[in-house]
Amino acid sequence: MNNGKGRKKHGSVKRSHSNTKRQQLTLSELQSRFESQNSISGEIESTDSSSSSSSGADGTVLTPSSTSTPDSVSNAQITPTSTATNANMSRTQMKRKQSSPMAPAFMVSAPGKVIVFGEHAVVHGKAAMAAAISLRSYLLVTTLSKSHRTVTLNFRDIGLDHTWDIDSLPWNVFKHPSKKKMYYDLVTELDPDLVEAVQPHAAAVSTDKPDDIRKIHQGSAAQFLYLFLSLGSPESHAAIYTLRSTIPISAGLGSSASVSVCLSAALLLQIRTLAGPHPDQPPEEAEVQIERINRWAFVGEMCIHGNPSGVDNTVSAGGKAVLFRRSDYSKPPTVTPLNKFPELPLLLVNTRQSRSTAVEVAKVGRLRETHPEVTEAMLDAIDKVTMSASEMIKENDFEADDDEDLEQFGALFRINHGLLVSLGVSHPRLERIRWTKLTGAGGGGCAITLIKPNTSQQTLQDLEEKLTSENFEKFETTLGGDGVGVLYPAVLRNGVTDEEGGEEIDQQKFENAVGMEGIERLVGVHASGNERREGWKFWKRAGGWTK
Ligand SMILES: Nc1ncnc2c1ncn2[C@@H]1O[C@H](COP(=O)(O)OP(=O)(O)OP(=O)(O)O)[C@@H](O)[C@H]1O
Ligand SMILES: C[C@@](O)(CCO)CC(=O)[O-]
Repeated sequence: MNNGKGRKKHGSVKRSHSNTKRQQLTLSELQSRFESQNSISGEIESTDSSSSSSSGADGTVLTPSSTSTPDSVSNAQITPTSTATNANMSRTQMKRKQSSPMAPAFMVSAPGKVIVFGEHAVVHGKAAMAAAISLRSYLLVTTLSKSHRTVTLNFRDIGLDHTWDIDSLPWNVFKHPSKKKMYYDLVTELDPDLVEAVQPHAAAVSTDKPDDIRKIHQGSAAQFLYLFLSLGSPESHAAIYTLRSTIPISAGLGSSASVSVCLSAALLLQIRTLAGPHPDQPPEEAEVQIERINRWAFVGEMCIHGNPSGVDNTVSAGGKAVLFRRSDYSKPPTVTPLNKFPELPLLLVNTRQSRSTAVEVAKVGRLRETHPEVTEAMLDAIDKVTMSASEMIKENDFEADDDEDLEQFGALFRINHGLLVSLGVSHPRLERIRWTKLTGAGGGGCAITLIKPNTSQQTLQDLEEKLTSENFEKFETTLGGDGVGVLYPAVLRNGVTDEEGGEEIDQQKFENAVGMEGIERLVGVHASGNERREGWKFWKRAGGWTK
């Protein structure tokens, strides 16, 4: 299929911002909207290719929906983003004869994570302690009108932009009774036949790009298609999935898991299998929904990584901090929320040495094969470190600003890092920062450095200057944030009242937001500082709804 070249913008949606009714729609209404779309059999009329001056790049014509539909969403004019090369569509233009309401655009967001203790060991059944961070991915879902039969993956940060014709996808394989999975199933491994069915469609992506980039794009495409075909149906609506992220890619901060959580949540919302989040939601209901998102996010992670433990997607989906262990891959992991996770004075430093998690995980796998006993002993030692840290913070008198407590915690950092070095997943650049432990898969990526409470401002400043001069990148992030959240519809109120309406998230602005700050400013769940931006709602693990 085409790669969307020559197309300037994706479904640039410009609408009135004053319709309060639209903004007050609940998620269940969103889901009904999707359902009503599903049940409308839009009549499509073929027209001569020269018949309209408002044709899109692919020659398709999309007339605005009727204004008699329930809200202003129906007035949306969506510029076709993609150029379906479906023979029928490329030869003829499609014109909608009857209007059908389109679901409003919505957005989902999921955080990255920091593994405080236990990376790699967690892949082999040991415990890990991890916390969500304030860096996040944002996925904008724009539904196109019935006249479109395409689905577009627009991963702007990595330059991936591809459109598939929905009808050409291998639905017959995925929906075959022997293969079909339900949205609530526990899927713990990829089905090789399904992977094979997706392969030619993923292989059509970015064929003109250099090898390394093409590989990443095709991996993302395979991940998306596997989820889309598992959760969607041949009647799925044409849509554009546009992603931006503030999480550095391949740096150990769970960028891939947060993307996977976003895709899983968006697709489950579209098929009406999630109802929430809302302020009165019982924690048990939220828990079930988080788990549903998490399970499919794990499937997405398997597409990218091969052998993930599931800790990254678990933290990204549920947020806050957890102790995680997966002893048996055919069963769900044990996840213990760490409600008393301390506000550790951490510095998060990126070596800017990017690497692949899959490669680092495979390194440890090989070491375990060649030196099983020694490797197992090291993994066990990491498990003990994690459990000691967990015991420490569970104790009532642990103080994150107490010298002695931090000294002890810091010692555990040092031991854990030493063991990771022995496992062969460090990098010379990671060894240049003192009091530091690598976080995530290692091989470069990020490190966490514990700042001693009595550290002077001058020492901190000197450290920062040293880091900058050696081309390290320093992040400000808060540990223990929210998990997956939804902004429905994709309208930001920015302090204005319901009557005044809000500002629709403009697809182009979102695509073109510059850097982390630009994305945060435009759509970030925290508009400024720690203040939550209006509109974003989060599923909450047991522990209650926080404002
Ligand atoms: N902003 C993004 N846009 C699109 N795809 C992304 C983005 N961020 C991450 N990805 C996907 O995730 C992959 C990186 O995953 P990888 O596991 O190597 O790194 P990570 O998740 O950041 O690190 P770790 O697993 O150690 O926490 C990318 O190759 C891409 O497929
Ligand atoms: C290296 C690893 O332990 C953490 C990556 O963030 C891999 C995993 O748990 O899947």
